[in-house]
Amino acid sequence: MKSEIPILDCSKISGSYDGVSDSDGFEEFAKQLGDGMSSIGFVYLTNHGVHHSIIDVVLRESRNFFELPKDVKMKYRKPDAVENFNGYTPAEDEQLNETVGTTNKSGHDYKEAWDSWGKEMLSEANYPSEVPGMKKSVDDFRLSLVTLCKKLFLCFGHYLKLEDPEFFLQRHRALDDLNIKSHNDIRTNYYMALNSSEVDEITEDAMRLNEHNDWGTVTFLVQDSVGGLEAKKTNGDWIPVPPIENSIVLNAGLMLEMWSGGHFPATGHRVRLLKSQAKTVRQSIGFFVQPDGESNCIPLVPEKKDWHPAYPKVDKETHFEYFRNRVAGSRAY
Ligand SMILES: O=C(O)CCC(=O)C(=O)O
Ligand SMILES: [Fe+2]
Repeated sequence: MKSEIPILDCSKISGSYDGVSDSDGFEEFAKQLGDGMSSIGFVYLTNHGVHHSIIDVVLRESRNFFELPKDVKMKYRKPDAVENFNGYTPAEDEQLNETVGTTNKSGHDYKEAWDSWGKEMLSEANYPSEVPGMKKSVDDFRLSLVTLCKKLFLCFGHYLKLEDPEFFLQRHRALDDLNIKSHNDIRTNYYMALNSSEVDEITEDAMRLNEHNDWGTVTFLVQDSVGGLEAKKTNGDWIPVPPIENSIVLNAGLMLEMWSGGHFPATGHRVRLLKSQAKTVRQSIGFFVQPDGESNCIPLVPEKKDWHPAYPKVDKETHFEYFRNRVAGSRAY
């Protein structure tokens, strides 16, 4: 399906990490990436270096978890989502409808999730013993994105003409060392299939996941072939973000919007629940790249004219405190 979201070929920056900023490919790619992030806040990445088998396996392993009996999954329910983000979120625990409330009748999202979070994701003990391959699949997925993520961060620094083009690298040291405190999160989403009588009741505005912004710096998102993801343009129109084979979606989070003074918007997005798709399970996986702990929430460049930040500017609050308040606000209980 054709999409108005730019498709970027990462092979242009596939050279070695050191010195990549000198190559022609880098300059061209940085411009395309920056323009894409400025206009919609979403781009597709192709030739991203994550082998399709890594994606297949992480989707399969997380599905193995979600298909376990409910009482088994509930053993892994997040104990306290504000202090510990690792583990299972049943559908009834979350409502990401912070911006506009197109709530389902039930008031929560039609999905379950598993989060592998911060340094917790390093320990086998924090994964379900019933799915022995899950930790490795999550590790492989994360590790295969780290180098690309760092190159993209260098591109952002160049595009925004930062005094220190490595600013983003320095605020994301946890990419290389998860022992550095951060909220980096790999979230696997499982949108359950509905039965026939539930499908009959679906209304036009039903959502699998309500409208929200992501909270970190960037999100790498892999979706299966079902579809339903949409992004909100600045004029308020919704555009589809259909699955494109072998691509990964990149979108800006609130922290990138803040640091870029509104030039890279944390575009609102949602997943629609269409009658035609509702009987099919949908899966997606996000790598939510978050700043290291004590980063401040202050723009680095002159703010974009008419910018209305979704993220309150707070020079005293660090991203950590902000994140904790946000998580607390998204809980359904
Ligand atoms: O499932 C999707 O395609 C989107 C998921 C998402 O936006 C999220 O988990 O924040
Ligand atoms: Fe999201």
